[in-house]
Amino acid sequence: MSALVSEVGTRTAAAANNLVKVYGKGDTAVRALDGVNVAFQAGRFTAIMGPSGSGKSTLMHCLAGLDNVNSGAVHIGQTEITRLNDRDLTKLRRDRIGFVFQAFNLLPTLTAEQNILLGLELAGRKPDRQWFNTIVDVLGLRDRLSHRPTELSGGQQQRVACARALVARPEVIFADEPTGNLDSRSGAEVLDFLRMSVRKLGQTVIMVTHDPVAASYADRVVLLADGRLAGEIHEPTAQSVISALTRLGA
Ligand SMILES: Nc1ncnc2c1ncn2[C@@H]1O[C@H](COP(=O)(O)OP(=O)(O)OP(=O)(O)O)[C@@H](O)[C@H]1O
Repeated sequence: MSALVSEVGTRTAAAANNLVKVYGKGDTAVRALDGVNVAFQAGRFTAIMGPSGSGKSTLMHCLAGLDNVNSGAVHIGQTEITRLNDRDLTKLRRDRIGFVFQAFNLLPTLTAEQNILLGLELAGRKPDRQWFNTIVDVLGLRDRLSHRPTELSGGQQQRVACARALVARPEVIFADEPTGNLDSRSGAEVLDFLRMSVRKLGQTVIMVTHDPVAASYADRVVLLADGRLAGEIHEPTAQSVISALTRLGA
């Protein structure tokens, strides 16, 4: 496999070069990322998969600027985020990256609409109402906008979290096990939406998942094992993902 997994002729939305992340020191040190080289194209839906402990969450956190690295570089677009100070990194995360977490992470005292718009408000940006309406309608949230999170199902809460991630038109959306807390039907709705946001709305999504069915919604699966890149699958099916994971001993 080539050192840098990428496709010629497409714009790179995020990339890791020789990324090393070590937790702890001395005898107890864990090399969670051991020289990872990977690029993620703009306008694609990529899933990161691998056995438990292979470094998926660590890679996502480093790519998204949520965790610092020991060596190597992370780029978001043209920006080398591993060179930014904390203030600029916080700004970059706020302005250029969207997040969808397993636990939804909505603010309980705010309505769905307020949750969706909070990030823009904090950034002092005016929402594009047409875009907001498009997202709300596509996600089927129109009649839920005045509800608080406790008045919404898990699937609806995750759709609100997707809308919140998308409303600022981020360069990249990072989704960490977005269907982990959902039943299969609600999970399928969220995955359908993430795929549609890439195909129809031109977004870029990078998702960590344990679930081969979830990964099959992506355009490409990147496989990790022991903190290293262990392969990739284009146009994955649940079966091709299961076979690859079996080969990795997952
Ligand atoms: N904060 C931490 N301190 C020490 N070790 C850590 C820390 N976070 C992760 N690790 C270790 O780094 C390695 C990679 O962990 P990571 O969570 O990235 O893997 P993962 O592939 O996402 O795992 P899982 O599928 O189980 O969620 C593991 O050996 C883990 O125990």
